[in-house]
Amino acid sequence: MPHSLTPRDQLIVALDYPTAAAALALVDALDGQCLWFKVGLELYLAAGAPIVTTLRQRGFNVFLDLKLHDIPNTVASAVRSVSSLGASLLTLHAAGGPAMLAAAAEAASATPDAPTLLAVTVLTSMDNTQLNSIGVPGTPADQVLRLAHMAAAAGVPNLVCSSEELTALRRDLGPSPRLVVPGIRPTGASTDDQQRIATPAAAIAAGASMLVVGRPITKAANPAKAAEAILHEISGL
Ligand SMILES: O=C(O)c1cc(=O)[nH]c(=O)n1[C@@H]1O[C@H](COP(=O)(O)O)[C@@H](O)[C@H]1O
Repeated sequence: MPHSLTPRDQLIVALDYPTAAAALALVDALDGQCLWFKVGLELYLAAGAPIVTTLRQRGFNVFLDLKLHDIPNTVASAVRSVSSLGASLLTLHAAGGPAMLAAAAEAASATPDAPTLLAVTVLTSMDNTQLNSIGVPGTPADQVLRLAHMAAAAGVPNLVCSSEELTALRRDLGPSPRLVVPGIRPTGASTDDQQRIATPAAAIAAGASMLVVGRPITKAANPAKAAEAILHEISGL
């Protein structure tokens, strides 16, 4: 339920760094303010499983963002392989289709300590033109809604989406799915490569369960202050 979480439960900091040392330096700089960290492809490919176990040993929650997308057997096996690491959340691409999602969900439910699966809908870096150019007609919102219903029917109700789709997703799916939202930019922050963006407050007000924030914190002159400002912005919403 989105509104039963405290701001510190809602902010996930993306550790997009090339080494474990750089990632852990940012973790230290945040000085315990943030409880959740995302390990994505850059860091996982460089530092491997030990970065996940190190973060867990330090008491943090880990979102392992591997965006799995392969044949059902391979994805189900990958879910089993990472389950012992102690991550709480794991991504896979909804575009892998119902058979892939169902195989992953089945593997997760049969594996002790498996993470909660999140189906990535349409990447927040994609706009209408980019989506159409891969052969998908309509708007990102149309496609997010289509994938969300398909993923829920396949047993993966929790999603990664942009803020722009939250109202429609909550209308269709109700309050229970965990909706994790990247593309977060505080007012005045650089957009970078993101296309479908929102401020922290707007995303939470529209129904986000959790926010994923990378560069607005990691590239800030003072990351701890940047994180504190985001926590302040979403507190009391
Ligand atoms: O799955 C994700 O976390 C993800 C999905 C998506 O649609 N868009 C997206 O930006 N992300 C991730 O969220 C983070 C956003 O980083 P910043 O743009 O630096 O805030 C990156 O680590 C992305 O890999």
